[in-house]
Amino acid sequence: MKSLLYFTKKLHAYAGKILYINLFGSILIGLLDGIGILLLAPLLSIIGIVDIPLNDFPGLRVLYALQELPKDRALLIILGIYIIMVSGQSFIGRNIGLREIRIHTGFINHIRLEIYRTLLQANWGFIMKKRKSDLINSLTGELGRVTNSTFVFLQLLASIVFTAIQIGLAMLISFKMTLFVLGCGLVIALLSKRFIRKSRDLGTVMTDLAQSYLAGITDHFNGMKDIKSNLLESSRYRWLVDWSNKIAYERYENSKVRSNSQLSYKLFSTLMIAGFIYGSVTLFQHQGMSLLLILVIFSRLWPRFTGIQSNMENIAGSISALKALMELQEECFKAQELQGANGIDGGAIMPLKLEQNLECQQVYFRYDQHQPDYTLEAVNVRIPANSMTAIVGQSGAGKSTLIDLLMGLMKPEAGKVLVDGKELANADLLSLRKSISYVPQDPFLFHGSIRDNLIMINPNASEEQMWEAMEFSSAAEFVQKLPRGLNTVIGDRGVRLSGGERQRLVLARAILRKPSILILDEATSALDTVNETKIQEAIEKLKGRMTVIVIAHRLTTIRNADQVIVLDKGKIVQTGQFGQLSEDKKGLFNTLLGNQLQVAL
Ligand SMILES: Nc1ncnc2c1ncn2[C@@H]1O[C@H](COP(=O)(O)OP(=O)(O)OP(=O)(O)O)[C@@H](O)[C@H]1O
Repeated sequence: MKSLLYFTKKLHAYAGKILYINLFGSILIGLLDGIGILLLAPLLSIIGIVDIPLNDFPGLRVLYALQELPKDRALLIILGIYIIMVSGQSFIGRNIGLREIRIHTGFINHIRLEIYRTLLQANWGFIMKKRKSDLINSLTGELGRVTNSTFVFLQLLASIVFTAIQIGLAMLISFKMTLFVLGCGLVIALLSKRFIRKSRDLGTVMTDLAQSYLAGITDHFNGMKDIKSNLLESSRYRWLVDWSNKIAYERYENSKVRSNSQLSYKLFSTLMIAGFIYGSVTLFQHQGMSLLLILVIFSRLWPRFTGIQSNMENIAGSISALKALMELQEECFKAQELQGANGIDGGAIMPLKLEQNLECQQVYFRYDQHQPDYTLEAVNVRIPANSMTAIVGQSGAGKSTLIDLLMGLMKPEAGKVLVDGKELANADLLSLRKSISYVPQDPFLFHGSIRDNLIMINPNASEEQMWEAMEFSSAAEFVQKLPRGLNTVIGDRGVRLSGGERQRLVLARAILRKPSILILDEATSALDTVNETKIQEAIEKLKGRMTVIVIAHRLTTIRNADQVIVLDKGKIVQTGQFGQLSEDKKGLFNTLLGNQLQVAL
């Protein structure tokens, strides 16, 4: 319920008074519909189906005058009112419908953008812990369920109001009989509570199934090559068969709950009517008139009760989605990198200029604070501005983690990260990142042209600057050979390019930003020696103009670094120049270098 109110408040904030105009319109339709019940009585009398003594019904005395008029005139008046009522109802209904679609689509977009924005503003530590496919599921399937059920909730409220109006009008016809129908409705509503519970449980299973589908199918497409080359197709296929069976079962169960609920309403109403007719004829010798009235009231009110029940089941089935999305949003808010910041406009942020050095002082970090071991322990690093620093160490030593801390993507558990002697504050995070160009191990390219991929980092870059950046990263030659040059569309994640070509393009993109800090995390690992040497030489030329931090496994590529930092199991074990470290026979660097040279021979 809390989650439902949470999104209803959002809808209220988004749509404002239009929402109430629509609600009022729905209630008006209900009112017009209710008047139809009242008009039935004189109509039936005039047509001569049954003679209703309207004078006997206190609420209907207003209509008595109609019965007194000549038949054809009364008929004309009633039919005239009927035409006005039905066309008014249809006109209002049409406007409400159209407005509702506009509010609905706008509200989906509003929530989608809000969640996406808060996700974009959330810190890296939070995003890293989330399963990617769960986030995709939240922004696709769950979002639809949430906005839908918020509207169903509003419909439910309108339904309740207009059922109340109809009950009031029905009471004008017959208080006792309306009370009887109401009592029956209450009994069946109590008996049907279990259907609502079941719908809620099934909704939770549906959320789990939707998440597992998206997770499995994402894994499948990410690992397509592994699947094909290792002949894993049958295991993946079995997974999908298994999932399909589960979803088919759950969908069937869901429909079963809905139809069982509708069936019980129908059966109950049939029994009730039969019982009532039997009772009134045999026990109370009631008039045909009473029977007719109960049928009229019943035929109007009962569908409202079943509608309310169906709305409640619908909402119950979406509770899991509502809860999941609300929690995601709340978590995102808590994990906001810059508390209270609304904007995501990177353009307005001024890059920070590193003048002296980037430092870590006694930094401790671990991904899981329940684990005893630290990923980084007592780390002290000083990276002088406009120099080249290489970070080396065995796989899992903590090199990428150290880079993440230096970029302010994650915060140390203890110790400090300093920029030019000043502790990195939240307010400076985005300025620091605006001054950095980072090339990760697995570079990312969007589906689009090469030009699109380059220009996204610097929308003002000229064609000449783009070619210059590509010359720098040895990408110009292969891009020139492509049939459409800069306009060549590269596939999803750039898969139509080789790993090395992708790395060269991402490097060109990084340079195009003209960063003051360039961070390369194994950025040339997929390159052949010729291209790697070319890039290495180009990077070395950046010394003095830019702060360069390089993570490298191939140690020969960092021969000319100003300083080399050696990490081992999260600790810094050596720092110095390449030559100096390689001569320290007992040091880890010498061992690593020795191992690589042995492999090369
Ligand atoms: N998101 C994460 N959650 C939990 N543990 C992590 C996470 N990322 C890395 N680790 C762990 O932290 C340690 C350091 O990882 P890191 O990626 O920093 O090492 P690395 O030296 O860059 O390794 P490589 O050279 O293989 O890229 C590893 O033991 C790794 O398993």
